[in-house]
Amino acid sequence: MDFFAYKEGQLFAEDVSVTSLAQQHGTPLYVYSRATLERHWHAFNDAIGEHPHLICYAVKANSNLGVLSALAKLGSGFDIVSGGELARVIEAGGDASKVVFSGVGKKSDEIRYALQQGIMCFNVESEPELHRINAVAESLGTQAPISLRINPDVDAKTHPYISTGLKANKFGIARERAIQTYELAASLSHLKVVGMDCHIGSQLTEIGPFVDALERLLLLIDELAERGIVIEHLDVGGGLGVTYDDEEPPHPKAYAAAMAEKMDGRSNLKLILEPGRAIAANAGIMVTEVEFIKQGEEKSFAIVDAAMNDLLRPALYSAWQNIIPVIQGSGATPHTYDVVGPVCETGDFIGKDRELAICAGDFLAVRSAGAYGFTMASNYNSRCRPAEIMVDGDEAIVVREREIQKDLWKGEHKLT
Ligand SMILES: Cc1ncc(COP(=O)(O)O)c(C=O)c1O
Ligand SMILES: N[C@@H](CCCC[NH3+])C(=O)O
Repeated sequence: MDFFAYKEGQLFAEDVSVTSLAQQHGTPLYVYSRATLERHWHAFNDAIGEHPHLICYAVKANSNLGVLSALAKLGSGFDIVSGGELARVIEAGGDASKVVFSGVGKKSDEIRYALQQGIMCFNVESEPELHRINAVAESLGTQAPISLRINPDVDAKTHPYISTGLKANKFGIARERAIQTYELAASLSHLKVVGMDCHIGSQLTEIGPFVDALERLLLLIDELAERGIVIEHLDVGGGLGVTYDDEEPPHPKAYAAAMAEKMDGRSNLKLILEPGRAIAANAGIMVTEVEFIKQGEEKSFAIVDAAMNDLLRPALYSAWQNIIPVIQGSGATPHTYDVVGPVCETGDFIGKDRELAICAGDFLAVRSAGAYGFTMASNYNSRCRPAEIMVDGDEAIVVREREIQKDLWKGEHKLT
């Protein structure tokens, strides 16, 4: 069931008309569906069944407090990559003891903050990072729970910019160095080895690479056990893809069940998943208004009020996201347009060669915008970032107000 569907030719988000939201709150506008977020989270969580597990939603996909609080209420854990994301989780009512801290460049003050908050685990990406965490833990007179992010060297078969599990990537510790790095970790008195993790890439559409990675890590876990290093949890990262166009990724239930199946007979090894996109992407749309129709020499342009600063994925990865009219059958003649924004960059587009029947003043919805949409937005060209709305049944809650011009120079100082 799609919670963004047409009713008598009008696009709805759950029980709320998208036109009414655009008229009331202006555009560009992000609109999320709480029911969709919850359904996606449950798809992962419920498919694992009895095996001890925790879904740690990847905050980077969508870190709005509305989204985080909805997931926190389900009992979700969180995967973070900065002190800022941890602060958001806590502000949203999330439980710090269900937080894993990923990322290659954690600063000492972020490590200190995370230790003070009592996070579940640091997902460590290098030897120098182990020494830094050990030193910070020592200064606080405590022990830091750590996991090592192992690079299983599997090809995730995804876009090169978002593939992370290959040897050539900056992420993780090579499998060949895993044992010696664990031994180093075990020798540092302010660290407690608790886990092993990996993350092989994002927007994966096949289950094979996930299974390969998991199997490689299980072999390592057994090898470590022989050396007296006991791993309590295995975190397989995120990365499950979604349908933007015609991709057919495995259903979250099938993926989570496949992961759980490989854990059979290992009831002492907790399974952690870090899905981001698969929970948030199709739980959101971005609504934009057509400002002008412009007939160029070779192409026709629909110039809309959203730009690459609001939704970066098309410009950054040439990502394709569906663009649909908010009201069907407006009467305009269908035509092929490049849907472009007002930012002064040739690469500022939301979609290319899209057949649309539209006029200036119409609203369009960009689908699958709930993940890596607002979180990657910027103020480039001094544009105020959009508002965000969470729809819950027939209720629409403003979960982030639209920025105003004064926000643009917050913290700046002019010379006297
Ligand atoms: C360590 C880690 N975990 C989880 C995620 C979430 O990935 P996705 O949104 O593809 O599920 C990412 C981002 O790719 C990541 O780097
Ligand atoms: N931001 C990317 C995904 C990167 C995942 C972060 N580890 C996207 O929009 O597809």
